[in-house]
Amino acid sequence: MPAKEVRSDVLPRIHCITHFGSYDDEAIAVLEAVVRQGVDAVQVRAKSLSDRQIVAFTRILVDRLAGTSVRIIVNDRVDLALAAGADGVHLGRDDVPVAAARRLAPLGFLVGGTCRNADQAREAKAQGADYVGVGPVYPTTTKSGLPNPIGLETLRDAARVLPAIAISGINAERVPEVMAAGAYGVAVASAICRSPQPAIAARGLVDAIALA
Ligand SMILES: Cc1ncc(COP(=O)(O)OP(=O)(O)O)c(N)n1
Ligand SMILES: Cc1ncsc1CCOP(=O)(O)O
Ligand SMILES: [Mg+2]
Repeated sequence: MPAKEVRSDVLPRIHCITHFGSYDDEAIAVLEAVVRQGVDAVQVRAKSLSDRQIVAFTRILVDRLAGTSVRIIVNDRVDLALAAGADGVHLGRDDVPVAAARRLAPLGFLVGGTCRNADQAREAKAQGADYVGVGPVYPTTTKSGLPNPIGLETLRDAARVLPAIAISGINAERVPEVMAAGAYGVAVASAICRSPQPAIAARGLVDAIALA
């Protein structure tokens, strides 16, 4: 695996969260296509895969997207992210704390944390998070067991603390209102990965962010 040649120092705004039936060549091709449209982060979230499979899939992605400025972020597990040569980790409320991941991470490695409100964002900031994933902003069918949507005012409060990536139910039509509420960017699973035309969907999100 070659070292990644281009590593942007700009915090990514459009996180494509993987959401595929299988993590194979076709999934890699979809992610390459969406990155060509300007998606600047891919988060590997693959709950059905073993640790070994997550590392293998992520390594392929890192390799195939070397030479682009996209950041590859692994969901949940800083150890797997580091093992795969990823650029960052996104940590949930029950994962290793942000501060612990920060202690393991090399300089420039992105650490994000899930937050439901501004208090949690302040805690993430104190622990050294680069960004917070704030949601659920809208209902979603991608993940079950989430609390009720937090709404745009709670997003606004959290976004005052750290760059906020709005998540849950986000699509291009909703980008203007989440950005108007102070979001720094968006995290999107189904609107890209379950679209019949993922590259076109990605382009719509990129354009919406550029206009917001
Ligand atoms: C950018 C971003 N924000 C929030 C989440 C949700 O993460 P988490 O709470 O760990 O839940 P799972 O994704 O693990 O189900 C995210 N993945 N990305
Ligand atoms: C992982 C996660 N956490 C809250 S919503 C969500 C998935 C978002 O998926 P979608 O963009 O399809 O609503
Ligand atoms: Mg997680």
